[in-house]
Amino acid sequence: MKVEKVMVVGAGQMGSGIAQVCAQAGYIVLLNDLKPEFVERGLGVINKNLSRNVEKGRMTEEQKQAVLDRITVSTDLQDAAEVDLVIEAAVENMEVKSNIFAQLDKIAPAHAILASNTSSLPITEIAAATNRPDKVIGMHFMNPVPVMKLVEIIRGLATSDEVYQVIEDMTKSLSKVPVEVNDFPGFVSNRVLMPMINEAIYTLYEGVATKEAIDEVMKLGMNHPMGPLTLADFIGLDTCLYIMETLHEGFGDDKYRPCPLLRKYVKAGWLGRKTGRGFYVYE
Ligand SMILES: CC(=O)CC(=O)SCCNC(=O)CCNC(=O)[C@H](O)C(C)(C)COP(=O)(O)OP(=O)(O)OC[C@H]1O[C@@H](n2cnc3c(N)ncnc32)[C@H](O)[C@@H]1OP(=O)(O)O
Ligand SMILES: NC(=O)C1=CN([C@@H]2O[C@H](COP(=O)(O)OP(=O)(O)OC[C@H]3O[C@@H](n4cnc5c(N)ncnc54)[C@H](O)[C@@H]3O)[C@@H](O)[C@H]2O)C=CC1
Repeated sequence: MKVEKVMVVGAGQMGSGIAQVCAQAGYIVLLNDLKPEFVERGLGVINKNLSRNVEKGRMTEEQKQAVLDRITVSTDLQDAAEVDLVIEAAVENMEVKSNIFAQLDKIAPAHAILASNTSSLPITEIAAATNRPDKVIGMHFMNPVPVMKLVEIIRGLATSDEVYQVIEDMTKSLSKVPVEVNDFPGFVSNRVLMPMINEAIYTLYEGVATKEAIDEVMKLGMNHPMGPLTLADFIGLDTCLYIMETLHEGFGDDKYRPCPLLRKYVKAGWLGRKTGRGFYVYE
């Protein structure tokens, strides 16, 4: 099967990045969100990223326009009727994702693959909302999508070898590096990363050090490009909390309990960069 037309559901920070890299690789892209203004916001980010590429001499103005021309705005899942692949990047919530997948299953052509960019939720459970679990797969991009090389590809219990192969090839066509993992909570990336971020939040909560000091230790001491609290703000504190809850519930092990300070920030609406305030304040 050849993928030509892709729908990206969710035009937030991940969905817009995924749409950008797909369009840059020559795919026809439908960028879907609940409201036109949400898709416009995503398109604005894409436009800015592409303009930076033009300024840096990595692409011409014509090439930028050609990439933008390959992206169409959508606010109706019915637009999935003619696509070969859907990559869902809506919020990290099983009810929302199951609902989207159940609808897509009815709308998308029989050959279409339904992928989720979930950062921790079970692909097998998302697949169970459809009548095509063999064609459901995890395609976990990293943030910021245009920069990060990795795509973690997650096989659900019923994902077919053929579908895995199509997605692996497609990932390579985006100039990304696919890594295969099995379907367990948090996969590999967030099983390892998120408890570290949660522990950094505990060190702040317990007054071990200031936020700046915690970040500095991990940046200068471990050569991490961002300290863990800066990275949490970058990922989104709501997403961090959803992931910790998935690990906690999925393994039933208290070592994954989310830090109360993380819960407090999310309840306050301090979700990080995207709301202008998290552990740090953003302009
Ligand atoms: C939660 C999950 O499920 C999984 C995840 O994604 S976890 C998060 C994984 N991501 C990380 O860990 C990111 C860690 N941080 C980094 O790697 C780096 O800080 C960074 C790449 C984000 C920025 O790098 P930096 O050197 O600090 O800053 P900067 O020099 O401004 O940027 C480097 C390049 O990235 C680009 N860039 C930075 N942020 C970007 C963004 N949001 N979108 C697109 N491009 C971006 C810049 O334009 C720049 O590109 P050029 O050099 O080619 O012009
Ligand atoms: N933020 C990160 O660093 C990473 C996030 N992810 C995953 O990607 C997904 C999206 O995360 P972000 O882009 O950070 O979130 P975000 O909050 O920036 O964007 C989510 C978008 O989905 C839209 N949306 C919600 N319900 C929808 C629906 N029913 N139909 C269509 N659109 C809908 C929202 O309006 C919003 O624009 C989540 O599953 C998250 O776990 C994966 C890798 C990294």
